[in-house]
Amino acid sequence: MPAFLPHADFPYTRMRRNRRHEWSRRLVSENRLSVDDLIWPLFVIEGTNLRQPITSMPGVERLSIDLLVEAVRGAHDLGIPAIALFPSVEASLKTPDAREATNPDNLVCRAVRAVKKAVPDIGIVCDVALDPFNSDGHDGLVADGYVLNDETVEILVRMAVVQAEAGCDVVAPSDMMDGRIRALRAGLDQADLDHVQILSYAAKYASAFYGPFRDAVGSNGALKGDKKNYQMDAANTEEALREVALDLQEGADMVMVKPGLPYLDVIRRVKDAFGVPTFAYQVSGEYAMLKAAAQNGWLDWEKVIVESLIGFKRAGADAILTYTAPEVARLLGKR
Ligand SMILES: NCc1[nH]cc(CCC(=O)O)c1CC(=O)O
Ligand SMILES: [Mg+2]
Repeated sequence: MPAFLPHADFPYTRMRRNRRHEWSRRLVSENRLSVDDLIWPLFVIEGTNLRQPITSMPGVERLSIDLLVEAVRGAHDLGIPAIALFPSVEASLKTPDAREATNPDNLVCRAVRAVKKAVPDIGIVCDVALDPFNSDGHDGLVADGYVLNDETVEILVRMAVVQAEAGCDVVAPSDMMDGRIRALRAGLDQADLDHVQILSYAAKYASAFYGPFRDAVGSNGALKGDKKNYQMDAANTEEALREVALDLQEGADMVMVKPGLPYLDVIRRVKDAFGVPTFAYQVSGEYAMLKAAAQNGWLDWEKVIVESLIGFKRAGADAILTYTAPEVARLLGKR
């Protein structure tokens, strides 16, 4: 048989037949992106009626609590199930012991209370890590240039408890300290917060794709060195599976892989190995690169965001954190 034929059955089998009409393409479509898959990350600042653009994330703004509440109301109207909150705190509140992280009246706790009151039905996810409050810009306490594990975990537990008491539904530790899931579960349960879910950033890589986020929360200037002694090496996958296995044993309700696009293989392996709710984060740098190309007229924005998100679904993600959530929800509603 001639070598150029695609396969033995040609011309009886023609793959293009199913692709000829739109109705047929819809019938054979294997994956679906829905508004139910979306979590919208938001940046919150002090003040009233204040919005600040983030230079490296065109179209994304830091919002004061009053405007945040309005934005969340809009997201809820679009059917977005949950938001994730990240505070950008004033430099004067950042200390080496990150004590503001455990203040029950800190910016993020006040934001949680305001959102919960105005939009009670939307899920609220809070990041648990010290970087917004730490003058070193690291996710944990630093001593002699090293991020301390167990001392950091103790503070993270108190941080999660104040967030949960403020009304946060899901605590999402993004710090990569060892043993923090067990400690958080125990701490929440002891505080009568056993209903609060834990979304573990289980396989979080030391990534340069977080750059624009660090601008957004103002940790870039503060950050000394890199995060390689606690976040994962981009070269590793087996290690990601061990991280996920440990976090599940310790009591995680959902696990996350982060970043998303360069790590789709990790999402697939986690989903196949454990079959648990597996979330993915389309991080700030992924947003920025698509946006920059679109602004240059090099990519079609609406098409590339939907295509990049369906890639997450194909890889096995159950939900996706994306700065594009409201836009995508609107686009999906139109189709
Ligand atoms: N605990 C910090 C945190 N939580 C979420 C992100 C990144 C999110 C993004 O880039 O969109 C980071 C940055 C980091 O680890 O330096
Ligand atoms: Mg771990």
